[in-house]
Amino acid sequence: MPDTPALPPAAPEIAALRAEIDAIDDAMHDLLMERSQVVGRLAGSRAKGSGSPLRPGREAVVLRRLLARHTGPLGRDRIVRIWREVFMASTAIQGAFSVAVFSADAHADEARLTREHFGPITPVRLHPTPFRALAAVSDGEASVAVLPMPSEGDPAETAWWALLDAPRLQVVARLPFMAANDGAGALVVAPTPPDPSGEDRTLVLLEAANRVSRTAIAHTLAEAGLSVPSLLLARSEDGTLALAEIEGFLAPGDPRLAALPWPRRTILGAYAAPVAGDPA
Ligand SMILES: C=C(O[C@@H]1C=C(C(=O)O)C=C[C@H]1O)C(=O)O
Repeated sequence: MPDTPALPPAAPEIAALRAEIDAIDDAMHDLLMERSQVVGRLAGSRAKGSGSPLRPGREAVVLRRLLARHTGPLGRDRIVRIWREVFMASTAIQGAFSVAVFSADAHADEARLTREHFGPITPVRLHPTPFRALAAVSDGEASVAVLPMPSEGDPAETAWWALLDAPRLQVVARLPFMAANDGAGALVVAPTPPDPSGEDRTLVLLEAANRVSRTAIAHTLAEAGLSVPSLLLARSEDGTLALAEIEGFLAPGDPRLAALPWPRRTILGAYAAPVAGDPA
């Protein structure tokens, strides 16, 4: 006989509650297995097409719907965490998936946000420059790249957004989906176009041959009927480069873009508007 002491009998009340939890776990497990069967059928359907199985817009629709019906003591941020793992599990069922991230080091925001979003099992590789991370996607080594949020102070060596080869590569998601209190963020670039979620923002690169002021750009965009939550400006000797974040999911043929007076207006992609986090 092994010399292990028997577990003390749980109080009947605890035993009854644990039996209830066990039954719920079985039901949840059954549903997860059933869900993965449906995902397998979706993977087998040609309707979804080839390329990356990731659909960040669809994931945003699922999460917004669940958060809107959510009640009880389980935190909304926990719901997001649980479903992030569900989404990545079903992405893996549909084909190989990996991430190339440009992050100053393994502890920088981009690397942390990548792990939080794509989960601990997804293969992730750090790259020393944003262009190397993008090349990994172009070469088919990685499914998507995670890159820093554009900023006005970006030096030319890291201003990936000014040189993105769109529409071949496009921004498809903004991390994190549930806005963080620390304000950290990153963008996901994929070799497939973004999918609309019903509440999106489009990134448009505007290029003018002359020097144009921020006020003039903001005014022209507003006149065209575009709502612009953020506008970045980079000037060079011979012109102006602006990155506008525009409300809505804009198609390349959008007449409001066509009406803008600048020679180049390139859609860099779009992403689901983040949901607000819980107050700290
Ligand atoms: C299942 C799909 O593929 C992926 C997984 C999803 C899911 O698990 O719900 C949602 C979107 C995609 O990222 C899909 O396209 O619906």
